[in-house]
Amino acid sequence: MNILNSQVEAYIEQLNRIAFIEDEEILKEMEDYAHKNDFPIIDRTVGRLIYLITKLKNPKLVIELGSGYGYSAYYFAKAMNYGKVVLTDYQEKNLSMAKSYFERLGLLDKADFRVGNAIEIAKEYKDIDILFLDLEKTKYLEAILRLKDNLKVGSLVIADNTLWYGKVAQDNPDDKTAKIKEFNEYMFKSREFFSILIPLRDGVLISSKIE
Ligand SMILES: C[S@@+](CC[C@H](N)C(=O)[O-])C[C@H]1O[C@@H](n2cnc3c(N)ncnc32)[C@H](O)[C@@H]1O
Repeated sequence: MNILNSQVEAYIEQLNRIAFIEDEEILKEMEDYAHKNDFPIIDRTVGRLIYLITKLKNPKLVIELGSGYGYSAYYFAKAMNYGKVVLTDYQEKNLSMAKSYFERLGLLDKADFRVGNAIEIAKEYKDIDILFLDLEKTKYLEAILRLKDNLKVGSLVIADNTLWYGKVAQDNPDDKTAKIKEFNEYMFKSREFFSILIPLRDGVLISSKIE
């Protein structure tokens, strides 16, 4: 769902489409797959935000929790100068698609593909520079509580869908919405993080680990 006024959303989308991006054809193919199969992926706008943040941050280690078939991971990998993005997903099929897209994109050397429980896999890594949350929405708070000590000071957490169709702003939230609200509130209250929630698409929360 789009939180923004649909005309404004369409205008931003128009800008996205006139912007040059080297891998346009393959990205379009990945987006078409999502539309045909009703597979939730970040869109171009959030992808471009991720690309820009990654360029500014110059991370060595990015961990994605919930990678699907690699669309969001593309923007990290493309912007990275060195190091790796670790893609995680429960579904082997998703990651084998991701691998084949990454092969076509010439990005295989910038990625590791790990099938299994994303939080357990991420636990194996120390000194994470960027942690991207796009797994089951009820798991965001658990993920941050279990992984915050694996993040470098100065690292970033980027969490998608944190406005959850705008439902976080409504009274009497359902269980999933309540879990996302808990996560958002934790990130804003915590003295370990400095957080902002950007109302792009379905909401992107970005936090810096400050201590
Ligand atoms: C929203 S999709 C990811 C889309 C991807 N980030 C993108 O924008 O291109 C969420 C994915 O996370 C996977 N997933 C959800 N919870 C998970 C978990 N706890 N461990 C591993 N994978 C998980 C699902 O199988 C699904 O493919």
